[in-house]
Amino acid sequence: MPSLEEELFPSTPGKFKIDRGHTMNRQFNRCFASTSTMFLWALFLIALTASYLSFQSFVDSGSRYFTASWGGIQWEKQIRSSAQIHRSKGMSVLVTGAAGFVGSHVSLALKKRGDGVVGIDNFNSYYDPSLKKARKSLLNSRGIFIVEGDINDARLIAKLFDIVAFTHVMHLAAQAGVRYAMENPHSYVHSNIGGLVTLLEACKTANPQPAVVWASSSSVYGLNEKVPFSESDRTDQPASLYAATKKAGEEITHTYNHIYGLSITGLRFFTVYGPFGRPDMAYFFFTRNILQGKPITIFRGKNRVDLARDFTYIDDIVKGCVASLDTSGKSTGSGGKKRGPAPYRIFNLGNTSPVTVPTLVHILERHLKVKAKRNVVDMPGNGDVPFTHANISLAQRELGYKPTTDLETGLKKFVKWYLTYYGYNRGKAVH
Ligand SMILES: O=C(O)[C@H]1O[C@H](OP(=O)(O)OP(=O)(O)OC[C@H]2O[C@@H](n3ccc(=O)[nH]c3=O)[C@H](O)[C@@H]2O)[C@H](O)[C@@H](O)[C@H]1O
Repeated sequence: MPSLEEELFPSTPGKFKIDRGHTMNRQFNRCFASTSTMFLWALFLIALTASYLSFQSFVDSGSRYFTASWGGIQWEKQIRSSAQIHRSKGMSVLVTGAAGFVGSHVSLALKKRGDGVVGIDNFNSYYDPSLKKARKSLLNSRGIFIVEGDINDARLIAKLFDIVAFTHVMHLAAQAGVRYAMENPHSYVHSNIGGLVTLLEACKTANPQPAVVWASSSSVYGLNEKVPFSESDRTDQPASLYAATKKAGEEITHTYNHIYGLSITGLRFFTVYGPFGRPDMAYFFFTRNILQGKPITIFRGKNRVDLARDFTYIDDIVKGCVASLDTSGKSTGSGGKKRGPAPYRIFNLGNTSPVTVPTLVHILERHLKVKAKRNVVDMPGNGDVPFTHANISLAQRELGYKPTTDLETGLKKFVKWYLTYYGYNRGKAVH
């Protein structure tokens, strides 16, 4: 006689024998048995799924709780205090990339005039993070708190908007550098496209929506030959992936303006330089190499023509950024829906007087009082463009933008900062 277990779970369906004398009864019993089996199985599966899901959410929240570098009462308190406005009609600004070159300078300028500033930066190692930490210390000393986190972290950005009703976002976090895009293309897509969209999603959902001012780039003019570059010129022939992601950013921000009513201002920066600058830029590592007696490589264009840039001093850029925030106008959406048209603007922020790279080197030699060891080579096909030159009349008219620092003066200030910051020891900068 088969056991109950064997009845309910026959090892092989074909082994199930039919007792003809009790067919009806057996059929009823089998039917009842198989229904209860299915019921028990269903219950078991539901319980299993439920416990799996709750375990997953525990792991999720638990891992965030145990590993996240953000959160907590103290953390929120620091953010609120940093966002406090200390002037009438002031603004509260979320500055992304606040430990970066432009981000740190803009944060300091806003705080100085009494605006509330909260920074966010992921302190990545694209260049020496100790310089970013030094900028952070400087900002901290002026009462600016920098959240350590990534703009791709949607939960973190949403949390920041929960804590503070930011009136403006100054979006300066990006993967910068024209030539590095050939080495690490995905980092550009990650920060300049993925990060931008995550940030805009948070801005569109926030209530009230902030106005957004963000850093585009002169590189969007790509291979254009018509000079000076005007905002209405074509921008569909980028020479680098960096330029392509900045151009994509201009299109992406346009859609958020169009669909959700976000006020958007894109700023095309032209080769920004100055104290606390980026060590990956030519003027910065030329300085280091000249001081250390190492050779510098100077690229030269087609037909031995010198390359030229519309080098723009940081203080002028800061004025342009602040004026953009002041004139941004309001976003019109609420509850994630557009309620009316909102401003969409793009401005060149340049110096409007290009200087060749060999002239840049001459100026550095004079300020450093050291002769450079030059190595002149043809410009490699790595994303560079031969020249940049900004037409700034639109920014002049709309923002009152008027650059006042020429390259000679600006580099003098940079060199002074460099020698103070890194030190100078028998011709060698100390790092
Ligand atoms: O306006 C921008 O939107 C961009 O500006 C900046 O790019 P660029 O104008 O290319 O500055 P940078 O690298 O300092 O090269 C300067 C000059 O030195 C030449 N150069 C460079 C390296 C070298 O070894 N030799 C050399 O001659 C080089 O050929 C060039 O002619 C930012 O980095 C970028 O993030 C973006 O913001």
